[in-house]
Amino acid sequence: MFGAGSWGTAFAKVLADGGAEVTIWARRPEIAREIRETHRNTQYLRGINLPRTITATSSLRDSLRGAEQLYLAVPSQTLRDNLNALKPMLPAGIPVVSLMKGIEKASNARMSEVIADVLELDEERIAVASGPNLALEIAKEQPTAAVVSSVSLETAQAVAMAATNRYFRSFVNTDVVGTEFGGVLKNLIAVAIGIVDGVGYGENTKASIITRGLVEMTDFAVAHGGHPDTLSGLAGLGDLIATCQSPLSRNNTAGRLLGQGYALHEVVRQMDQTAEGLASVAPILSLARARGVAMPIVEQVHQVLAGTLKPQDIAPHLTTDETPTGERTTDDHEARTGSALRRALKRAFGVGGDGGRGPGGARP
Ligand SMILES: NC(=O)C1=CN([C@@H]2O[C@H](COP(=O)(O)OP(=O)(O)OC[C@H]3O[C@@H](n4cnc5c(N)ncnc54)[C@H](O)[C@@H]3O)[C@@H](O)[C@H]2O)C=CC1
Ligand SMILES: O=C(CO)COP(=O)(O)O
Repeated sequence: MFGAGSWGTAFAKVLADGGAEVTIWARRPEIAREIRETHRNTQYLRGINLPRTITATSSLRDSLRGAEQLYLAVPSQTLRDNLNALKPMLPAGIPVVSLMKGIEKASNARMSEVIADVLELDEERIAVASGPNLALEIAKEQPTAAVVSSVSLETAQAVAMAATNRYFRSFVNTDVVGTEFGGVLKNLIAVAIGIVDGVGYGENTKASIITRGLVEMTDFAVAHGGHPDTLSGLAGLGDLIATCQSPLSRNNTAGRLLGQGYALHEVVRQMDQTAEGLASVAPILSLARARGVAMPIVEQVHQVLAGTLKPQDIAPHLTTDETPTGERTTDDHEARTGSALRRALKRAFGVGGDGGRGPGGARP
């Protein structure tokens, strides 16, 4: 496990509780020592005892020796430099899994694209894991599901198998684009919801923004080749719900501070953990413009961050656009998303499975 923050540590526990022996690489030697000697990571997961099958080191070489899978959980903007450092020590042929939910600002690339680029790996060896996965709840062993995605079903299943235990269930799909963008985009909507909370608006505003936000997420992902069903599954709707309604979400928290009137630099100063949404807004808008995708909510988040829109003026639509349009704005999207949502609700109250594809045969 590369990264000893809240998600790296919680996911290491998921893997260890699934039967794996896990070595965490921590940038700071004192965190590695605390995990190794006391089986705790008090800065990132207060009150959680870690399994004894987790160890930690700040030596890259030691962390990668004998590894059978590599999981990456560092802030997205630092990934490229970190990959360059670990590349010479990467054991041949192992799957590399992104747990991250950001976009690289300099290149507008998804994390799996940065991994393929720097490590020069075939797509088949890369997987991403995403879903409604607030680290502290999972570390407390509250039942949760996630989705592991790879263009290779075999890779997705091998990773899902490792990342499954009695309180954590990983489903699989092969829609890497939809899965990865779902995790990035829900952060932006969670910032918007935080702003609304900070301003003091109520449930109508939030429900409108969440619903319209899902339309933006789906339009964007589909325009980039993602499958709409993925966005109504765990990596889209599921994560959107978790992140928008939880005070544990750092994106939600950052938004709340903005809504309370703090400027972006003050918010960044107050945050002691990674809020990926703040850095992803600009690259997402640039990608959206290039494909002609309308993202009024994300646009307004951008304006609040830039200080050009008052937080209390945020709305589920652009207030400058007064022309009544259909509820869904692009082609046959209403039919597509509407039926996908109905299927998602049916699944939520009926049989399991994610994105209609379930665990891909054998239970992971
Ligand atoms: N915390 C959560 O509930 C979840 C987080 N994620 C994603 O996981 C990724 C990591 O986030 P968290 O663990 O939550 O963040 P965090 O802020 O809790 O921890 C980040 C870790 O990265 C380290 N770090 C910072 N700069 C670094 C650098 N230049 N090189 C190497 N390491 C560096 C920090 O020391 C810390 O150990 C993000 O992309 C986030 O969106 C995904 C699902 C759940
Ligand atoms: O991705 C997450 C939950 O699925 C964590 O959200 P935050 O990064 O906003 O805390």
